[in-house]
Amino acid sequence: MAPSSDQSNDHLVHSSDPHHPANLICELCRKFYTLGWVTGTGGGTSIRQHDHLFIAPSGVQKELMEPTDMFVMDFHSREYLRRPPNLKPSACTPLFYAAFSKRGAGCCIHTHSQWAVLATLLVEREFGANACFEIERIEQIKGIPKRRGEDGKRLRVPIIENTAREEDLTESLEAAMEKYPDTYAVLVRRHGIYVWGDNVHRAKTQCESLDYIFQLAVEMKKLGLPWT
Ligand SMILES: CSC[C@@H](O)[C@@H](O)C(=O)COP(=O)(O)O
Ligand SMILES: [Zn+2]
Repeated sequence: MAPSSDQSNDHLVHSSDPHHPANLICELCRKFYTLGWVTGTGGGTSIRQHDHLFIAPSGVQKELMEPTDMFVMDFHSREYLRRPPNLKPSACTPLFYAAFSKRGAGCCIHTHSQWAVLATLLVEREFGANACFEIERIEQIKGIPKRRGEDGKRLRVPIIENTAREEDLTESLEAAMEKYPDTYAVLVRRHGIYVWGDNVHRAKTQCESLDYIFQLAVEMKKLGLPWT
């Protein structure tokens, strides 16, 4: 039997370059852990470099990962070029793939931030299950690319309902991407958020801006201040 090439492609994740995706995912997740975004194995990050998608393992402590833990998938065939033994790829993989394939993203971040979760609960209570998160006239909105034809004063983030299995979110995430073609993020009720960007820098700063806004929105609600 031919040797399994998917396990031996270690060169795909070995690099002394701190900007190599396998190194970056580990470093980012360590940072995100301190923000409460990827604690208890939840959340994660995936990066596309050319035709290679770098994907973390499932169910592991995301802040303790090493570059050699990374899966590498071919973008076109969706086959794994590298598959670390005894690990499964993140359950978020089809959702990350949607950001890469439908939005041309270079990086997608999934967080379980409590601010994002609280925002989904407040929207449901105040505006109903079909409403988006909407807020306006906050400076940090400028940290998120504005919608075509809009002045950028109002931010709108769609919300999808959670499912028992992460993979089953894919259909509704893709539907939200279709319905809101300018959005860079989709909230998941009682769960967290998916945020993507053209590259790692943009995905990270957009995720930070959104998290800042969700925290602010929760505090505003507590003070009785309107979002719009
Ligand atoms: C705390 S378990 C969280 C998982 O069910 C899922 O929501 C998640 O975000 C991470 O999935 P994973 O497969 O570990 O990458
Ligand atoms: Zn999750």
